[in-house]
Amino acid sequence: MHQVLEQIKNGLIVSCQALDGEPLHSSFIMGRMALAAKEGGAVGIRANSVSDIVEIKKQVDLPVIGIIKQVYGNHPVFITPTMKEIDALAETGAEIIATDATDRIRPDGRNLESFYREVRAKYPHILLMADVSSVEEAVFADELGFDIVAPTLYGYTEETKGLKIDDHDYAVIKQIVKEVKNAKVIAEGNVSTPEIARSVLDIHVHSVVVGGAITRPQIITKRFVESLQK
Ligand SMILES: CC(=O)N[C@H](C=O)[C@@H](O)[C@H](O)[C@H](O)COP(=O)(O)O
Repeated sequence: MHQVLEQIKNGLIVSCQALDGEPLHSSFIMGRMALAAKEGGAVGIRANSVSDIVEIKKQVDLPVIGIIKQVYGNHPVFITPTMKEIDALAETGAEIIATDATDRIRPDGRNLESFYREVRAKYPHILLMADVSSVEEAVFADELGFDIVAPTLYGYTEETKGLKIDDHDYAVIKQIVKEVKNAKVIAEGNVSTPEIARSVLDIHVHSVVVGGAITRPQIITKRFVESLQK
C-alpha cells in the first residue's frame, strides 16, 4: 500500500476550511487549526486553497488532501473543477488531490473520464481522491483508477440535496464499501459526532474526514444553541 494511505489508515482526517465570508477565513487560522488537529491525534488534514495549504504545511507534517473550491459562473461543479486548479495544487506538494468526480459535465465542457486521464498522465505520483455523490459514481471512479473515493458530495447535488451519511443506517456508505474494489473508501461529509465517526469506521472505511464539527465554531455554537431552545 502507498505509504500515505498506510499513514492515514483507520485514522481521523480533519478538514480545516473557512471560505471567504466565514468568521475564521484566514490561512493563519487554518494553519493553527491544523496544529490543534495534530495535537488531538489527527492523521491528516483536508484543506482548500493554495495559501491555506502552504501555511498548513509550515505548521504540521501530516499528509494533506488539497482542494481548490472554484466556482465558474453558475456551474455546479466547484471542487477542483479544472486542470488550472490541479496544477496549482500540485505545486503545493499536497500528497492527495481531491476533485469533483460526479457524473456532471465540468465547467470546461469535459467529462470526468477525459479529465481523470489527463490529470493521471500529468501527475502520475499524486494520489487522487474522487468526491462523489452516489454509489454509481463511486464505482465508476474506482474503475477509472482513482486511489480514494469518498461520498463528499452526497447531500450536495440536485438529486441528493439534504441527505446525510447516517441516513437509512448508513446505507450508501455501506454499499460503496461493498462495491468499490480497488480504491480506498474514506467517509466524508456530515460526520458530525464521534459516534458517527466510529460507526463508519466499523463499516470498514479506510479513514474518516471531519470538518465543520471540529473546525467551524459557528456551526458548533448553533448546535448548542438549538439544543438549549428545544
Ligand atoms: C460539499 C462540500 O463543499 N464539502 C467540502 C469539501 O471539502 C467541505 O465544505 C466540508 O466541510 C467537508 O467535506 C467535510 O464535511 P463536514 O464539514 O460535513 O464534516
